[in-house]
Amino acid sequence: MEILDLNLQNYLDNHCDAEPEALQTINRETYVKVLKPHMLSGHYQGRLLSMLSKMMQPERILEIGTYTGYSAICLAEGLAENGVLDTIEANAEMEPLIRKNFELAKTGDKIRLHMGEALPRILKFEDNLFNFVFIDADKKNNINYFESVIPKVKPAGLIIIDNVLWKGKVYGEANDADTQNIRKLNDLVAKDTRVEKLILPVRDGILLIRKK
Ligand SMILES: C[S@@+](CC[C@H](N)C(=O)[O-])C[C@H]1O[C@@H](n2cnc3c(N)ncnc32)[C@H](O)[C@@H]1O
Repeated sequence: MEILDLNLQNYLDNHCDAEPEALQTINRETYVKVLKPHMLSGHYQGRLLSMLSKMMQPERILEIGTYTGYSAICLAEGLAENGVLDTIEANAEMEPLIRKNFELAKTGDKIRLHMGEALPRILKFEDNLFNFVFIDADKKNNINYFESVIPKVKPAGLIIIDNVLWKGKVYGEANDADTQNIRKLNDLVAKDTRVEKLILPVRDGILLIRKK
C-alpha cells in the first residue's frame, strides 16, 4: 500500500541522500518477510529523521514503536558522541529481527531495545532526560504518549508524532475511531501552550513539536 503517488515518491527518493546499504537491506527484507511493511518509515522519511537528528545532535533519543528497527537506525545516525537511543516495542515476535537489524547496521551500544508495553516503560524514565522523541506506535495511545513524554523531554527538545494526517482522513468527512483519535490529538497539541507545533505534510503527516 502506497501512501504517496508513486511518481512523487520516486522523485523525492531520487533527490535526497541515498539510503545507506544496511537500511536498503532492512527495507527490502521488511517488505518480503514482515506483515504490514508500510509501517516502516522508508527511504525519504528516514532521511528526514536522520537529518533532524543530525541538526539536533541529541544525547538522548526515545522512540516509541520499533517495528523492524529502521527509524531507530536513522535517528541514531545523529546522536552526539556517547549518545544513546532507547526504543520500545511491544511485539515480542519482532525481537530477533530487530536485534539482527541493529547488528547489521552496527549500532553497537548506541541503541537500547526495551521489549514490552510502551506506557509503563516511558513512566520509568527520569524527567528532563530526552532531547528528541519519536512517537510511532499504536495510534489510539498517541495522546497518552504525548502527555507522558512531555515531562521526560528537556526544554527545547523535539517530539515527533507520525501519521497525523491519516491519509487525509483527518481533514475529510471520515469519522471512524482512529480518525477521531488523531483529530483529537492534533486539536489538543494545537492548543497546548507548553509547546510550539507544526504539521509537515511528509508521507502520512509528521507533527513536529518543540517543548518551550
Ligand atoms: C508504525 S510501526 C513503527 C515503525 C517504525 N518506527 C519505523 O518507522 O520503521 C508501530 C510499532 O509499534 C508497536 N506497538 C504497538 N503498540 C505498542 C505498544 N502499546 N507499546 C509498544 N509498542 C507498540 C507495533 O508492534 C509496531 O511494531
